[in-house]
Amino acid sequence: MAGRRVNVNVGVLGHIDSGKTALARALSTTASTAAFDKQPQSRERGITLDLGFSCFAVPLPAGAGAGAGQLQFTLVDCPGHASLIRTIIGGAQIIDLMMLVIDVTKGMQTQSAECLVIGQIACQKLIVVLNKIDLLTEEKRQAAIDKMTKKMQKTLENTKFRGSPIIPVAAKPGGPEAPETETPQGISELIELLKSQASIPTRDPSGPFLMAVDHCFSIKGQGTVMTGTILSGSVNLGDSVEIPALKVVKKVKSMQMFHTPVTSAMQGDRLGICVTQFDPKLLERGLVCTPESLHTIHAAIVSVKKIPYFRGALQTKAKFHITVGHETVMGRVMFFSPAPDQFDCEPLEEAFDFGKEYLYQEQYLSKDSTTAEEDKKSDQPVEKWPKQQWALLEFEKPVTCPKLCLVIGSKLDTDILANTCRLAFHGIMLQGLEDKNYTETFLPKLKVYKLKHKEGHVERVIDDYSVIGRSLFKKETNIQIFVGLKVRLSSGESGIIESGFGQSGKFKIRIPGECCSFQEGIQTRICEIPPPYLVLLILR
Ligand SMILES: Nc1nc2c(ncn2[C@@H]2O[C@H](COP(=O)(O)OP(=O)(O)OP(=O)(O)O)[C@@H](O)[C@H]2O)c(=O)[nH]1
Ligand SMILES: [Mg+2]
Repeated sequence: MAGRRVNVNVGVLGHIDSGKTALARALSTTASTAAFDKQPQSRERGITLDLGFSCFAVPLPAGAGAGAGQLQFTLVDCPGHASLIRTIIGGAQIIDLMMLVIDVTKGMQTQSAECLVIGQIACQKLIVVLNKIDLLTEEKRQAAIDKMTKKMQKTLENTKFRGSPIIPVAAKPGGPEAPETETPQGISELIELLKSQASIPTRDPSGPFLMAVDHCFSIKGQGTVMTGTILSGSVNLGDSVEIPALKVVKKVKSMQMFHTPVTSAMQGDRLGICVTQFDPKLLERGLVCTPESLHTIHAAIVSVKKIPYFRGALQTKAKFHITVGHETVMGRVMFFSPAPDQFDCEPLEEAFDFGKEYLYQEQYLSKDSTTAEEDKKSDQPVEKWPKQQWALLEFEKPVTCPKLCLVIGSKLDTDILANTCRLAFHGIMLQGLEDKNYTETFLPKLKVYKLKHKEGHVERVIDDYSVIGRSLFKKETNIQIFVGLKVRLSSGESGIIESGFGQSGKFKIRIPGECCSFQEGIQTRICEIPPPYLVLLILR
């Protein structure tokens, strides 16, 4: 198809004031309506408050396999201010490639790190742009660039972006006061780099239409225009589309891609859709889709991974800001894991097995959540962590999202001046619960168990390898059921319940192959490490 424009979405992310908007401006030839801080509030505060979109096009590289045409780069200029991280997460989910803008005189800053984390979750490719090289004195410029390049290489070393290209530029040499005629430096090299890095994304027009809307405004005599990026499927003139958050369905009256009327558009395209009789004030940001293709959910089961930079443990019952697709709400979490004998099971990425039994966790299991004290007490090898963990998320208000969408949990109420990563975990939505009464209708089907923990006492020592215990079972308990169960002694040894002893609920413990160093009267407790479980308690 001659003349077809292949669109690649490039995110411009980084710490506040690193020069993202200046860079997008330098790169762009065609600016869309909302680009370059045109909003009056943005101008006043001198910061980007919303996603800005602009684009430039180059001839499709030969051998790109898409025939003759244009390769269009849509730049998604994200805000940098910490308070706008929800917008940044939304922006990161629609991009194919991320440019991380670093002020070369400052290096990695708090939000550069957060952007890198978001990029790792939501994006496949990265270019690091070292901006403001004009601020380096000419004699020391190259040495300073080399030094910062090395530093950034080291930072990327432990990420999935290891070895990604790093390029120096000056997007707005001389800063805000410099005349507009001052030529930016390194931009043509950056465009070449973008061309070489941008693999033509495979786009799929099939499946339900879903678009992330970032702006909504009215045009006199025309109707209401929603602009956004198509996340999946395709749309044609005259199609009915739903705004699920408002439960309204509208017909597509006209469509435009960067000021050019079109009759159809598909995944990856940036589009404006015009509908009639719809108040633009009702929708600022959100989703538009094929009618009834999304669901509105009150709770969800998600697979979770902790973000290593997040300090502290992830506690069950804690509240997080939860970004589900393109919405952020407060939610409470309950973490659970496989039973320990299933720790090595390969993760199920796109489904949840309701047939299995799971283990309730007070907190997400990770190396850094085990304190040194617990390490000492545990007789389980410390390296053993489940390959997959999950959480039940219960939202404070319902959210509308596609299946298998990205979920990010964060603590956005953390002081933004504190130099810490606020992003706590990420995952994939495996099951959304649409029923408001899910606690009665759904949760009983979820087999998450708590391990019961009981403590008793050592009554006396028989020999180096066996002791008699008491106070774990009642007189009438059938101790036979518990034979073979592991127990741990507070002095550190572990043993096995071998048999009952006498008639009063006492029992004999064997300490295999270990010499007992304990004394009578100290506590013995049932070890919490199955199998088999001592007692399984249904959580709810
Ligand atoms: N000297 C110099 N100043 C620059 C350069 N690029 C941007 N600036 C200045 O840095 C300041 C911030 O630039 P912006 O482009 O608004 O930064 P931003 O990253 O978009 O900021 P937020 O969107 O608010 O996070 C402005 O005063 C720019 O003029 C550069 O290459 N050299
Ligand atoms: Mg900006």
